[in-house]
Amino acid sequence: MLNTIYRLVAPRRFEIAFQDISLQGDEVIVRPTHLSICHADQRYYQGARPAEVLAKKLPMALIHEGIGDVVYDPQGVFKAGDSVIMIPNTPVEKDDVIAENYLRSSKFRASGFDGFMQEHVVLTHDRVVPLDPSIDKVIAAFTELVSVSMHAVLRFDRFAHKRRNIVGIWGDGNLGYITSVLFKATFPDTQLYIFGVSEEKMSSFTFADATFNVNDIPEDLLVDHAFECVGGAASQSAINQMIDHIQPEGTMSILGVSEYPVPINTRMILEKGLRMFGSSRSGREDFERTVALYQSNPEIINYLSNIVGAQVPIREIKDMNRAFELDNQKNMGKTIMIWDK
Ligand SMILES: NC(=O)C1=CN([C@@H]2O[C@H](COP(=O)(O)OP(=O)(O)OC[C@H]3O[C@@H](n4cnc5c(N)ncnc54)[C@H](OP(=O)(O)O)[C@@H]3O)[C@@H](O)[C@H]2O)C=CC1
Ligand SMILES: O=C(CO)[C@H](O)[C@H](O)COP(=O)(O)O
Ligand SMILES: [Zn+2]
Repeated sequence: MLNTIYRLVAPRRFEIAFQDISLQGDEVIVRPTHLSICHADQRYYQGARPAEVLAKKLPMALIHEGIGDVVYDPQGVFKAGDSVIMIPNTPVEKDDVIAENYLRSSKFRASGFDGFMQEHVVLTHDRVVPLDPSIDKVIAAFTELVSVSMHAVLRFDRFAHKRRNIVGIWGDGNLGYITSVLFKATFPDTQLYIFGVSEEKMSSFTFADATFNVNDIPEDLLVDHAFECVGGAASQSAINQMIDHIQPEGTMSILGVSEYPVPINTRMILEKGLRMFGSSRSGREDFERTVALYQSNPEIINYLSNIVGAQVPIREIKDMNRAFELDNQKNMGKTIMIWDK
């Protein structure tokens, strides 16, 4: 069967490629229906990564957040038409200690190989998670990002000491919002403070206990633990501010991606005895926990609906460019491509 792949070949330029898909293999064939744009996709689309990185990775199909319908499953585990979430992390080995998303041998779609901007995606069974028909597909499209927050919140629970009276989340964008929703659902008794730059964006964090503009934080305000969901050039000020406003022995969870090394106040990390840990991407267990949370706490879906941004029907390449341009101009929210390919 001939598959069509829509690859980014240079900043802002998509081109069509064809590849044969064998129907004799064991894998599930999925037709994407709803794809969601991540900051990482934008960095490739805008050419915001160093030239040597672009030269190594492109041409490549973008997008690692998405759902689709099963077209064919040779093993009969899924029926044609079943709605599924696609997992972008693709491990090639198992380890008793290191999670699948941290194994250096794992590949990640739309970073190390083709992402979901294809007519059909071929996945092994363990890279496919059933999606209950009751879940809104537009929201389900960005489950991968929700699973990243799930992963970080679970790791926080493993690493942070037991005093969790006040936790701060820096970043008032999509990742900050989703991490805040999941954190509050998991730790309802912890006071959750949001630290951001826009009063308008922070007004949507209705479930938080307080919001603060990062230019106007009371000097004596302290949190027990903190999450960084900012990334880019602003990581430096955000991480240093977290170090200033965290109690000794607190845990700092870093999620924002920065292109260049970030100078941070290591002297104070030492003096306060802080623990800092990074979280990147997610694995099957995080997807399963996320889907279970959608079922057990349906209000999560309502909260996530607040960050649904533009929904762009995609029929041809110019629609793909339009979706990425719209996403780049937006203030907040997830841009969803309704994939009609
Ligand atoms: N670890 C992982 O696996 C993942 C990491 N990421 C990364 O996380 C980062 C955030 O992603 P996302 O939420 O989608 O991006 P957004 O741009 O939506 O969010 C970042 C937010 O932080 C705000 N901000 C800027 N400066 C500060 C500051 N000093 N303190 C607090 N907030 C600030 C930004 O405001 P303004 O826009 O006005 O500057 C923006 O609202 C990115 O680097 C992304 O690549 C994303 C997905 C998964
Ligand atoms: O968005 C992410 C996960 O959802 C990660 O930030 C993304 O995978 C980083 O990839 P790259 O190294 O290609 O920027
Ligand atoms: Zn992402």
